[in-house]
Amino acid sequence: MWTNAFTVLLAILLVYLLYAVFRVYLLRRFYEKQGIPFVKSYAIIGAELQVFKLYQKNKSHDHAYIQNIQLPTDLVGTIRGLTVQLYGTSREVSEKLIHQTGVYLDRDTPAVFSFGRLGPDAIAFAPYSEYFFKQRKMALIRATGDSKRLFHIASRHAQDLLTQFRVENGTGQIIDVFELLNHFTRRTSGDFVWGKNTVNRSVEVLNSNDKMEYMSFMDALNETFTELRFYSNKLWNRIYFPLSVWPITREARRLTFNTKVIRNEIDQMMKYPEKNSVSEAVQIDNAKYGVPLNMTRDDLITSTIAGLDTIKSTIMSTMWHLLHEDNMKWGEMVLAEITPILENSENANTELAHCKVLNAVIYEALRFETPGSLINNYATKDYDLIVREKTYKIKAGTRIVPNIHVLHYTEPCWPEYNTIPLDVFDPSRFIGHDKEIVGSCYYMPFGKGPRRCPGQAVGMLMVRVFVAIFLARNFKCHITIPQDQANDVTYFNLSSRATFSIHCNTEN
Ligand code: HEM
Repeated sequence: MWTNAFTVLLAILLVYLLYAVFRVYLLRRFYEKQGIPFVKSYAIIGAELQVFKLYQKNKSHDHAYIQNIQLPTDLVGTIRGLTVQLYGTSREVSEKLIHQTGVYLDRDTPAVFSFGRLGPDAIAFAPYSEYFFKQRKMALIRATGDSKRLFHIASRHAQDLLTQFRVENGTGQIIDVFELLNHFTRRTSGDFVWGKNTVNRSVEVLNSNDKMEYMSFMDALNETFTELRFYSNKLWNRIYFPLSVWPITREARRLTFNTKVIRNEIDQMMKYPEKNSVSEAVQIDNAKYGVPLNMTRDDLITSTIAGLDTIKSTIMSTMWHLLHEDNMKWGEMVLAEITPILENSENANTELAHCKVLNAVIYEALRFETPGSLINNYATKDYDLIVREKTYKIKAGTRIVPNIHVLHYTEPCWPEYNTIPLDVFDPSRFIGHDKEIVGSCYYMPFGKGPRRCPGQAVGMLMVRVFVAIFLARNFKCHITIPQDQANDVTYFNLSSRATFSIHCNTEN
């Protein structure tokens, strides 16, 4: 009897799969007939084999749409899981998609099966018009708006760590940048969101050998966050997203256990918020609007983790370029700009924000190697996407998003005054044009429109503080990459495992 039931179940599953594949095929034909090219993708596995190879080279999946398509084009299609995803690859489409967010488009992201498991009720996954979305987003922006407090926290941790790691001209010390930045981002985000006691908090979680181990709370949170992201990026989990949640591997079960431990710990931390912390401010604000506690908790978890790997990756790519011998002049210009501010300014937080060269270098690093292509939206209804004279008929359920990486690298997306090739790292393209470029829809490392990143100011300030303090103490240093890491895999983004070492000078 069981064999019969199993056969029937298998047959139903097979019919469903065939139906889903056929539906995706029809949808793909529908878009191809409208002149939208598709990257090489197969039934069920889509373009994931190609993406998998990119990950192994430390490149993000967006590279697939730069290498294999004759740009410029408005949209490029691919199959993702059992759905079609269209990437906006022209400036005009990007502008339209941003303006249509909340009207015809809304958030739908596979990240709920990944790091989203740490905070599934966070605004990052909530629909635009529901679940107090606007109030909660404003609450987050207000609560993280104290740049003076953030400056003091970030500069205290940067100074302490750089002293502890002996980062100083003359020490000859060799520093693992990864380790240094893990400490910096974890301490600063933990202290900023939850208060200074977080640094001493620990939890008992399963380590990679499946043994219970006490770890600092921020280490456990960051490691679980990163492991959830990498686990969901495995080939089979990218093909069918919910698979990452199924307890079918030892790794999946371990991650589920650790996720529970961390969420329980955060429930405790919320009961006694530290004075002036982001956690205290968000809890007070959200309570006024009647936001349920589970949503507030998940917004706070998201705000803590959102400032870890993104900021680490931004600092790594900024330093990688800034300390490169070809870019010496930029390092010297930044040093000249920041030294008087760090030496005697009362308002270093706001003055650093106005450093033209420092900003240009960070913006260019964010353009050159944007940490993540995190925008994930889908069409909530059938609608006509009109671009110039052309009308694209978009079907409800299609994932449709601007492709940040393509926009950052494609000349026709940029205004004519930008004559510097986009495959070259050159911060001067931002000098005198920073407001215009940063406000545009062809440059968006933090996204744009109603779903834009609420942590942009926090992220930029943490990067500025670390880079400025590092340079001021240790300008005469050079970097090397590990022997087994070839130059063509040295990219720094959220899916990369690339790293480098910093060698302090032996002489003052
Ligand atoms: C260098 C650092 C950072 C980068 C590059 C970055 C980038 C991004 C990007 C690209 C998005 C998607 C935007 C879109 O869909 O249009 C996003 C969303 C988000 N970010 Fe950030 N982020 C950074 C730091 C932070 C920090 C420090 C916080 C918290 C304080 C934060 C909180 C969020 C939240 C809550 C969302 C979801 C917004 C929504 O769904 O409406 N981010 N971020």
